[in-house]
Amino acid sequence: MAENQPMIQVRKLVKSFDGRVVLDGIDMTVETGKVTAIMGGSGCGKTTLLRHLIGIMRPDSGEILVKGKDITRFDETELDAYRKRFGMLFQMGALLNSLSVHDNIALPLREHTKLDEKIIGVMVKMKLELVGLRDFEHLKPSQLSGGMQKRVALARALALDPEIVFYDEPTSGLDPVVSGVIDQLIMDLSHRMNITSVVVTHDTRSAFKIAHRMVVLYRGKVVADGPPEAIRESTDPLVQQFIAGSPDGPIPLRQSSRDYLEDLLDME
Ligand SMILES: Nc1ncnc2c1ncn2[C@@H]1O[C@H](COP(=O)(O)OP(=O)(O)OP(=O)(O)O)[C@@H](O)[C@H]1O
Repeated sequence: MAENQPMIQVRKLVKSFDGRVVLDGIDMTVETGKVTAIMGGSGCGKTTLLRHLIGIMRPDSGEILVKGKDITRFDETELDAYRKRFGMLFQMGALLNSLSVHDNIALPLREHTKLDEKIIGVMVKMKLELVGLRDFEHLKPSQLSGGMQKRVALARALALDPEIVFYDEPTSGLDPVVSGVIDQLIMDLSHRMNITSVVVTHDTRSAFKIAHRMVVLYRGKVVADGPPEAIRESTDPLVQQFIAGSPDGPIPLRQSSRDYLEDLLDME
């Protein structure tokens, strides 16, 4: 791979549901080893874009090149191979409560590799060390705090040594101190291990701290794309309103495209 080839290039990505355009020609780049934050208000298409990036949704048109290969054209076998190359941290953690922390992290290794248990044991310990929880491997997820569960879920996402980690709202529902720990882990993985991170988030404070590049969506379009300093200085009122989290501005509070009266009359 060329030294400066981007990890992911999204080109003219379009997706509609029932005739309603949700991704409207998205162009964006994810640099290798960097943290890219995908941001925007509720319903702007962040999750839909993430689903395309992880290959569980196909676009109507456009391309997603991962190291130069268009994953939108992958068959199931190629997609399976692609999925082993990335880790995903879901909003809800998605840990199995019936299993210990150790077994949760060992699960992807047992499913996708033929490594023996001894090696798996060492790898689990290494991943737990990365997230600072090596002493907790025999507990059940329900015995841990929300923030610790997130860190275990991150250790599991790292189990197969992924090149890319996708995060869906990694700090949602966490208090500022715990959010800070997760932010630090995401930054460390990029700095120390050159892991490429794609973080979908509402949390502007966290995004400004961790992201090398921010992509702001509005109604399925990219309205700003650049390093945090450039986004902060943007004169675009949409971007400023989003950063300030203020209800007054060009982003309407209500997002329904249907007229309220029309909606009510339809209920007859
Ligand atoms: N499978 C689907 N079928 C129909 N409509 C969908 C589907 N998935 C998403 N949508 C619609 O696409 C729009 C964008 O949704 P999406 O979940 O991508 O937004 P979001 O930016 O992630 O929002 P939030 O921050 O609230 O999670 C929404 O109006 C949603 O209702």
